[in-house]
Amino acid sequence: MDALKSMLSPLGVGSANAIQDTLKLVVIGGTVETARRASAGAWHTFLDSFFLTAHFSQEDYPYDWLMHWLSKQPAWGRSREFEITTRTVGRNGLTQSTTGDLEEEDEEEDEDALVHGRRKRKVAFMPSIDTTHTIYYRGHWLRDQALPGLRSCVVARNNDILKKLVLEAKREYEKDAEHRVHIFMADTTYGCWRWNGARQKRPMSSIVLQPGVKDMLLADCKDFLCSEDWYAERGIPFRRGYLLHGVPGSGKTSLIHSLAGELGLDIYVVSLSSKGMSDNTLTTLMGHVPSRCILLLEDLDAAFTRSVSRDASSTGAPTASNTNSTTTETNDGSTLSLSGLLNSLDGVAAAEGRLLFATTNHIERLDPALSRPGRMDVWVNFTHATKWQAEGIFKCFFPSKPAGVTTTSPSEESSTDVDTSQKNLPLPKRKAPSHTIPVLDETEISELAKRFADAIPENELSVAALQGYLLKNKVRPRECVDEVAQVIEERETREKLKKEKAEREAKEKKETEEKERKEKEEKVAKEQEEKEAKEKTERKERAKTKKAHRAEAALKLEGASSSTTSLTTTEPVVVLSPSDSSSSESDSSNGGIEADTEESITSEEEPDKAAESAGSGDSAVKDSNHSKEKWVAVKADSCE
Ligand SMILES: Nc1ncnc2c1ncn2[C@@H]1O[C@H](COP(=O)(O)OP(=O)(O)OP(=O)(O)O)[C@@H](O)[C@H]1O
Repeated sequence: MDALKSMLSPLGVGSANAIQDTLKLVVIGGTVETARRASAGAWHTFLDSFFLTAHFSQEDYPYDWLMHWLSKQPAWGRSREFEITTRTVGRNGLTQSTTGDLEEEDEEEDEDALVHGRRKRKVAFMPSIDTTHTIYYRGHWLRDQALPGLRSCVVARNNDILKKLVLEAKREYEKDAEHRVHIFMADTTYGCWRWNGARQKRPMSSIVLQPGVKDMLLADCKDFLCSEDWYAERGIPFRRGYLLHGVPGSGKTSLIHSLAGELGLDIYVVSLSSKGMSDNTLTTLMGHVPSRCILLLEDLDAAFTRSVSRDASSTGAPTASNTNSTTTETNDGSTLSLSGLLNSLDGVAAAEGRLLFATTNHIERLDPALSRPGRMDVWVNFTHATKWQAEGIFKCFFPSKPAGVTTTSPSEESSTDVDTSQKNLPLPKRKAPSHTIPVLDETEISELAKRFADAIPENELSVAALQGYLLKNKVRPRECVDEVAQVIEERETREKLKKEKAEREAKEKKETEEKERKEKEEKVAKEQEEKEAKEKTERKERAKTKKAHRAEAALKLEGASSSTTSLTTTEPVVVLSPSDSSSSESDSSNGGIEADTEESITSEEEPDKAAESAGSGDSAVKDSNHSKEKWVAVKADSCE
């Protein structure tokens, strides 16, 4: 200190004291901060020796279970920091109702009540992300923090309590999910699966197919799911594919939904024609499918079509561009190739244990490689409604009671016997609808169903169309049957008229086209004729002109010869022989002859020059000059 004082003495006593005080403060502050950090570290080490910390990733199932479990804990309801939402908790955040639900005291729970035609929404108080909640669980204090993900700390010596917590959360989650099918959609941007919601299970009895089809499919799926060892022993990849093909609205998608519910599996849906889908993305997605699930490829025939219309010609069928591994990028950035799809289905990276379901309306357009056994093991054809299906769907629609029981509505009925045709339907959780559906007895319903089926033409209407008709008449089963024949007749008449109109229009179009074609042909023929006539006239004109020129030339020649003869001899003038004439005539068409004649014959002294001016290629002129030479020679002879 003395040394410090002596060092600071030149600055003066006041300044030296101030610096001294500052330095003291720095030293004290540093010591306090170090002590604080050391004690905090020691405290954390102490706590860590008692606390267990578990991390739950948002991408994994335990996160869902824990979030679902936490959402039911009163502590979450007592949270002092909220997010107010109408959503509920699930894989992507919030999906279930919470203890903090905002409801009026006397308001009955009625999720599906409608207000002005819209579903009433429940407002939920959800603890916001990042807040920490302390929950007392089985004699232990739990501290949960919802991050992106979840972190749970519990005061415990070993992790038994955490195991119990996770198992309990799982049980509760599965109990809640019992009546629901979870749907996951492929996210092509990040190459991962996104939870898309949970749908109410659809009872198998609500799907009406030809006898035996549903049972066969259900038995096959069940058999597959419990034969993992069998597949492993034989070295067969543990995968099974089902191809559901046929007309639209025949129940393909509904059957898959129903099977998922029956087997307790989630559905993973891939839309192959979605934006950004590529071979790599699809392979990644297929690799991340859980082992027990239904993988659904909808509208397989549209896999390589980017158009909205499913009737577009481009399909999964082999084409020059998609059979090979080279891919073409389309406008929406999709670069999926057929070989990429095939690889993702059963390549080395493909997941095992999944049930692959593919649907298509155009099986004929599929590449044989896509639908071969091993990829698609079971094929089911879906046709238009048969009479049997019409009868079945009618029975599904209208509840019945055993003969002799006099209930009038489903609510009353539920207190008595359960209708056998509806025994698989989910128990009515909701309030009875405001409109009353008359409950007829079994015999009457069977009779009505039979009449209904009789009126329906076999294999002409889709089941969806029948369902649409029944929906319109859901409270009038008797009238619905009475009117069906008339409706069908009207429909047929409408269709007939439509067909006739289409035919008429097609015929008219054809006739117009034919007429136009004829007119065009006639016009072309006329033009041709006119052209030919014109050419003929021109030819004639030309011939005439040439003839005139030749005549003129002959005259001149004659004149010249007569004058020469008069000067020399009385010998007859050499006249162009018929052969000369004919040759010159035949040459007349040669052209270029007109120019020579005059000059060539005007001067005896310049026969060569005349021949030159007539053009070297003209033999006729040469002949004529030759005859002139002869003539000049004759003349000379005679002069001699
Ligand atoms: N066989 C069936 N049994 C019961 N309901 C059916 C049947 N077929 C169709 N439906 C009803 O028709 C509607 C359409 O059915 P769904 O979507 O399953 O048909 P789809 O064959 O998958 O049609 P698309 O090929 O156009 O996708 C659904 O509401 C469903 O209830």
